[in-house]
Amino acid sequence: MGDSTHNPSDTLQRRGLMFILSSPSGAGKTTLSKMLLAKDAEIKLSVSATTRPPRPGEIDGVHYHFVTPERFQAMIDEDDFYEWAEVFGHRYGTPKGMIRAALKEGQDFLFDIDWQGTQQLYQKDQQDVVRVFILPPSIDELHRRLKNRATDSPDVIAARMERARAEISHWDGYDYVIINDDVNLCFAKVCAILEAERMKRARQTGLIPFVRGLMQ
Ligand SMILES: Nc1nc2c(ncn2[C@@H]2O[C@H](COP(=O)(O)OP(=O)(O)O)[C@@H](O)[C@H]2O)c(=O)[nH]1
Ligand SMILES: Nc1ncnc2c1ncn2[C@@H]1O[C@H](COP(=O)(O)OP(=O)(O)O)[C@@H](O)[C@H]1O
Repeated sequence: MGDSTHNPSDTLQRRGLMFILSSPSGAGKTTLSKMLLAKDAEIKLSVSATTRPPRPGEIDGVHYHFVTPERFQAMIDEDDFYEWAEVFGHRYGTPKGMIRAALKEGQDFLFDIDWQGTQQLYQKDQQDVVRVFILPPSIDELHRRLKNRATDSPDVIAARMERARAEISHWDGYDYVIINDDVNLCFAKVCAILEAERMKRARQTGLIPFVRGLMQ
């Protein structure tokens, strides 16, 4: 009798997903990340540490942990990072502290990291990593978005544009590639991928006992 009322989520034993969104700067991954975190209470942001200075509106501990280069180096020396990389002349890294235990307990995490970090996480854990790459509809539109965002100086924008083609060349190392033209359409695709990947994993954990229960 007990098994006939069994809810698959009761026995969900899977580890958390590492859901990665990468893109060239300005293509929209921060926008999509915010939309996802607002909509889906089941996923948390992995807050990176960075030596880059905060942009207006960015809050320490929420968007990034803003640290000095010395502190970042100390974190490397203490083996505090899952992965780290140098991007646009600054260092960025995923601290282990917050996420390691939570992942084991099934908490899903969203990672806004570049292709180098993606490769490092994927090498460590192919089972739980889902890699999504966001493309802009065109290079001109990417430039427009960086200018309209108005968070970076012309020099910084120029450096990011110069790097854009190199960043895009890594698209093939991702499981899914989405063009962010209409943001709502793009977001719907991100959500669909996340849901499908969760279902795939639930099949291997909570669903099997549930189906067995139905067949008894
Ligand atoms: N490898 C790695 N890359 C990161 C991390 N945090 C952020 N990044 C990447 O660093 C790049 C620059 O990020 P940011 O300065 O916020 O600029 P944005 O891409 O214009 O939003 C982006 O490609 C981010 O995805 C991290 O912890 N590890
Ligand atoms: N689909 C879209 N259409 C038009 N503007 C967009 C779209 N997606 C994002 N933007 C805007 O483009 C700028 C860059 O987006 P952002 O999310 O900061 O990119 P990234 O985090 O990849 O650098 C922001 O001003 C954002 O509001």
